[in-house]
Amino acid sequence: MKKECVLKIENLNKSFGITHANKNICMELHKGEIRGLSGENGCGKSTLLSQIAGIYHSDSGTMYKDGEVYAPKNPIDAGDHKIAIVVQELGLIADLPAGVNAFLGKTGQFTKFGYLSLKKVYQAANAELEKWGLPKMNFRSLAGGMNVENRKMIELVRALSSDPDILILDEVTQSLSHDNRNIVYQLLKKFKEMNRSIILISHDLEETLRITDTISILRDGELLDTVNSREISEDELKRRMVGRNIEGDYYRSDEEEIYEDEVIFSFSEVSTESGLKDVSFDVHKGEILGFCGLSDSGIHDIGQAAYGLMKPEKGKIMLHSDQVEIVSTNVSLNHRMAYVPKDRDGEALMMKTTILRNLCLTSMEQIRGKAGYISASHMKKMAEDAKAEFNIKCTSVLQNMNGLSGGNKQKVNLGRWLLKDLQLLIIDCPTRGVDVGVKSYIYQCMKEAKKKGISMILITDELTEAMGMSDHIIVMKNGGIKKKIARSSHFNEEEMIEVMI
Ligand SMILES: Nc1ncnc2c1ncn2[C@@H]1O[C@H](COP(=O)(O)OP(=O)(O)OP(=O)(O)O)[C@@H](O)[C@H]1O
Repeated sequence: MKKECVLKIENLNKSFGITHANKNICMELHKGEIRGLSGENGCGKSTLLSQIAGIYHSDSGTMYKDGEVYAPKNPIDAGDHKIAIVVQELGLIADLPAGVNAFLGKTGQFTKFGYLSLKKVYQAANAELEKWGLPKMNFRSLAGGMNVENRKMIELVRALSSDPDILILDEVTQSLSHDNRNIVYQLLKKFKEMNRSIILISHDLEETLRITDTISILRDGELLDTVNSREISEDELKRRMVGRNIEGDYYRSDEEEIYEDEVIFSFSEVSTESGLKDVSFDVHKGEILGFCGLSDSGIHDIGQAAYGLMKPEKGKIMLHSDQVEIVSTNVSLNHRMAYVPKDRDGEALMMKTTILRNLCLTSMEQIRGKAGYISASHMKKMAEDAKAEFNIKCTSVLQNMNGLSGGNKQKVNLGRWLLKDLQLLIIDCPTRGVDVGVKSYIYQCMKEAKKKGISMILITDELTEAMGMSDHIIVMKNGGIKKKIARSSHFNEEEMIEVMI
């Protein structure tokens, strides 16, 4: 029996200047359905979800919610129609407590005589956690001081607080570690049991196939088809997304840890205020050292400390190849180290300036001419070459960063470092938000960098990525190292999860 239609979309269009992001999209979503959206970076997925959630107005076309014309004026209006979204970019106000962020636009209910009762806000936020089976969160902390994962969870609470019957998740799981991903999967199940619907985007195709009922495939702004998730293979999905076969293995095919004997970098008994406890490890020349762990394990602090963004309270961080102690980011930058943080928009990129400037920022020394002046033509050439090399989908390198799709931002974020002559690359969740084609390209770049003797610290929430690329994996728990596993001992996902938990 066909389920009742909750959302109908007819001929939706949206352009940004000369970019026709969505072309005549027609789609139906049913009650109790979990729908995935798949397609390459920049094909229009987030734009479509933003139109449904009232973030963007459509240029033309009509939407119907429960049979009535639905034209949301803004996300609050969409929430009033019981449609809520967790956006791909982080959308919290940094200087407000997490609890207030969870009810942004709806705090009137906790306000009396002009005063907002924070106590009531926190009570209501905790009630949402209870209602939806979410883990404890610190609603009193300022959102700006929270990491990407915790901020995503707060955004999820905010979406759920409007009691939606359509929940939209734009690349949420890819910001989460193993434990919180499982919580989101439980939430999807609950929604389905309640006969409510979900639309989600995830570039993890295995996950998309596993957790959705149906998948709509978009290419170049057009909706190609909607398929049953049980009736399509991962390879076929990839092929239909990109319009050609994606051949070969993503990951390394060797099964040994291969690197030189020279130790180039180390942590010796490092403890930090953020919670790292007596962490010691060595990185060898040409080694890829992976870090995995649950949300509070400290893996993301490793990257910050390694690059000099976090000063150890105790212990030493050394770049042995140059005999220097890493005491600041200046030292790491001047000694051919690079850091690609997980929080792409907040910590890495300059969103309000051009792609060109973002691409060239890490290579200013190379661009500076003999007299010390920065050559505009040299900058333009470097940016154009990088745009072509990393296949960045934009109208021009002079376009502002914030007009790029998520995956294309990540290409700029990582690509600008790959242009440089490095000795140590620290990458935190490098493939977050990138499509299958770009993922495979990033792994290829990592393999080539390894061959050149570049060492890498790979911090990741994706166990398969860590297993596919690392020589050793360090599993962390509560700020400390629990286990170090060598590639030759054959990484085993279950064993790693057991150690993490
Ligand atoms: N605010 C904006 N200004 C200008 N162009 C934009 C804007 N938002 C999106 N675009 C363009 O619209 C197109 C579709 O972008 P969208 O973010 O919807 O893609 P996507 O499929 O979600 O990609 P990704 O998987 O990388 O997140 C892209 O070419 C993008 O550059």
